[in-house]
Amino acid sequence: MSDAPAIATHDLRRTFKDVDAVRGVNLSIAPGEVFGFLGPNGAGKTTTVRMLCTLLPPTGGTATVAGLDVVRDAAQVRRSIGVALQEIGLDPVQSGRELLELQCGLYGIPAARARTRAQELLELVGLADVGERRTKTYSGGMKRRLDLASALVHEPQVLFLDEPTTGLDPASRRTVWDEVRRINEAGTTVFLTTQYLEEADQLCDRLAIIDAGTIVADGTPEELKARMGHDVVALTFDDPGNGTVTAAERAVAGLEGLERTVTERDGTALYVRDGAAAITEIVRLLDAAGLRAKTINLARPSLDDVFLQATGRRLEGAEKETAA
Ligand SMILES: Nc1ncnc2c1ncn2[C@@H]1O[C@H](COP(=O)(O)OP(=O)(O)OP(=O)(O)O)[C@@H](O)[C@H]1O
Repeated sequence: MSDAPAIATHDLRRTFKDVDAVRGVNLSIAPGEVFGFLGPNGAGKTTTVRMLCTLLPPTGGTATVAGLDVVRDAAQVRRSIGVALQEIGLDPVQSGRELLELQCGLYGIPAARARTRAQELLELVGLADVGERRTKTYSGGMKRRLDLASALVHEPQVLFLDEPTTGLDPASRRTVWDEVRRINEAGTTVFLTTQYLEEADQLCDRLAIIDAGTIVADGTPEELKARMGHDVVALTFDDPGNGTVTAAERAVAGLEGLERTVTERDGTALYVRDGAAAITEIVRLLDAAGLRAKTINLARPSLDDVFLQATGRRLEGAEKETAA
């Protein structure tokens, strides 16, 4: 494997009429990495992925995938990548094996090789036992795994996955994670968008958070959490709509060690250097202002907090993190 990045972008941009969807994105993803791409709705994730997959031309900057320019060498890029986008178009009366063999045919793989390749892939994604069953009898998780397999028929160097587990139950999600890990261990670089922070935490070697078309944070999940350097005390209130949250934020404004407050739907999150030490003082300050919190939760920084700090919002669709 060469040292050249599997994916590199330089000042990548895409404008649609008056919308600057992607505004100068720089990425460098090493071969063999699982890279996560997170962002709120409309942040520019899909636009970036579509440019990297040669489905959409950039309006500025450059991008290479597997060392090939996405504009100049688009056809070669397409042969080097596998793409599993959100909409799965499986023919319900086909079996999993038939679908994979057909997909091989589309890539010009001869029939004999297609048969062995289909078997290899069914084994890789744990569907060998159900390969002869019609796909309409598959569960949601099995369909996703078949979709993963079909993106791999031509042995791509880089696999793009757009929200591979959205809509799956936690158990199926974990099975898909296992398959993605296995595919990655077999040598494929993986670029995935996700709305699940746990998925990013579990699966990704590195990740980037994009907001309003620019990268606002990147690093390994551990680096991002460590960079926060503080605890979070989350307060919720019974009647947050009546100015209570603003009043609470005003009441704790002078708290020692308070770095910032982020208003949330039913309360506020206080970023403090030492959360355990701050709690007593927070309660005292609220009490002095005639306020009482419904819940007070102390947590070490999570990826959810990193996301909140980087974008000012919680990731929609993110599962509720339990307090550490
Ligand atoms: N074809 C298009 N024409 C005009 N505007 C577009 C087009 N495609 C995307 N946009 C705009 O570009 C911005 C980024 O959209 P994009 O789909 O890349 O975001 P996203 O991060 O993938 O969001 P989501 O999580 O909702 O899928 C949005 O403001 C969107 O409305």
